[in-house]
Amino acid sequence: MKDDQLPDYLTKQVSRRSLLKGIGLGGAGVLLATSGVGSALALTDQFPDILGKNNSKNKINFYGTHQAGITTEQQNHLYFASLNITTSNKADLISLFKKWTEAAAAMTSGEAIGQPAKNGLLPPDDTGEVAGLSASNLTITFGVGPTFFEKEGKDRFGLLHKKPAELKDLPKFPLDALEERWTGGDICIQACSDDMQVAFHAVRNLVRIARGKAVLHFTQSGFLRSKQSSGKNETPRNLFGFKDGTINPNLKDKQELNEQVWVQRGDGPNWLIGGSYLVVRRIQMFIEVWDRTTLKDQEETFGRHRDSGAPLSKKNEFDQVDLEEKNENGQYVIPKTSHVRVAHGKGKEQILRRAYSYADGMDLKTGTFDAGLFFMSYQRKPSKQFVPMQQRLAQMDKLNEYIVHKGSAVFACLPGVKKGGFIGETLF
Ligand SMILES: C=CC1=C(C)c2cc3[nH]c(cc4nc(cc5[nH]c(cc1n2)c(C)c5CCC(=O)O)C(CCC(=O)O)=C4C)c(C)c3C=C
Ligand SMILES: [Fe+2]
Repeated sequence: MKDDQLPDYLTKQVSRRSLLKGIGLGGAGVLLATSGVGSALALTDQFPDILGKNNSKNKINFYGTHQAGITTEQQNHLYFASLNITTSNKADLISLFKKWTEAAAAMTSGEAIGQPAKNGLLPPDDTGEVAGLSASNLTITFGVGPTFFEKEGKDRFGLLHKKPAELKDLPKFPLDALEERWTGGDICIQACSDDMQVAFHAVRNLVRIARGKAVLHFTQSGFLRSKQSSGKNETPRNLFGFKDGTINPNLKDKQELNEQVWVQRGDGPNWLIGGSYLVVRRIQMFIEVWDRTTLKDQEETFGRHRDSGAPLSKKNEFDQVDLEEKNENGQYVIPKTSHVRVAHGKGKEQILRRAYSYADGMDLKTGTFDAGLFFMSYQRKPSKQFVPMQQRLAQMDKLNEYIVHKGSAVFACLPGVKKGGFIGETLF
């Protein structure tokens, strides 16, 4: 098919790529003819997004000291994949990580992967469903799980001596009901974007590139309120209707992030400096039960007011939580078993929460929604941050009446990459 026979949205995409790379002027010709504009410069003024003039709009740089997608302001959508490696060859893995780097850098810049599709006898390099869409703040974050290094007692790629002590399965917590199909994985890919099609496209294409080297173990899509519908960029609400994410490290405070999120020199092997540990928990929420619960019980479960998000007895979301305050009966205003009190503990641990809601049809066993929270948190040392917190929550959180943990995984998210380098190069 020639460019001028292609549907409009595809011609524009071909034109964008052609103009940028200075080849295949046929597509650009179509635009020139239809727009009546005499030069490519004038064209970029008229179609800035399509032709790539707005270089930084909706684009988050893939390259940097740290991977994007960790301290990046949360996008509307998540598409997450846990993969298992099928090759036993280290060189295959290195080649895969190099190809992934190139593809991820292209996709996060809003570009198609590989070469424009010209040969009708070959499948195109890019699957094509985001042609004409912006990068939509896409971030792609890669991590490796404990089984990346060792499986069934075997040092898979001669890298076992580099496995960090912190990279291990989480202990079994009381009330855990983990299912193998939502648990573990050798590699993770977290794609976040303000457009679900863009997030899915990213993972789909990375998995396609991995053919023969890695396969999907599980995937999870997730969502938050969209910025279009909330406008004010308020804290998103979870499926229980509560603002979720109020107390979190300040994403602009470098020192706090170094203390809580980024792996530092001396924490473990040097290859992970500037990376972070991701803890994933797939938590089903019994929304039908919750919806039959009184507002008072709901608020006492979290220790916060539902509508304002304020701590109980306070007015505003960001008012100071007073854990010592008692009511006229001498009981704590923020109940002893409330989620925020138990999560806070003595205030020793902090984590960077980056969770998304999920809604995956129905639970066939119970006929209820399979919906909940795909909990993700980033931290410098899971054993000193997530683990003690979850140990407390699993023992006494009132929220446990309404949730169950069905999946769990831990990944070491790799340090950032410089242009010309590739993800995981410090490890290999
Ligand atoms: C182990 C860590 C945590 C898990 C697992 C977890 C699950 C979970 N949380 C909510 C909803 C809310 N959590 C809130 C606060 C909060 N949660 C954690 C940790 C875990 N939550 C922390 C550290 C905090 C902050 C505590 C503090 O110091 O105040 C809140 C209140 C608002 C907020 O701060 O975000 C809500 C709401 C659900 C629904 C859930 C599992 C499904
Ligand atoms: Fe929580």
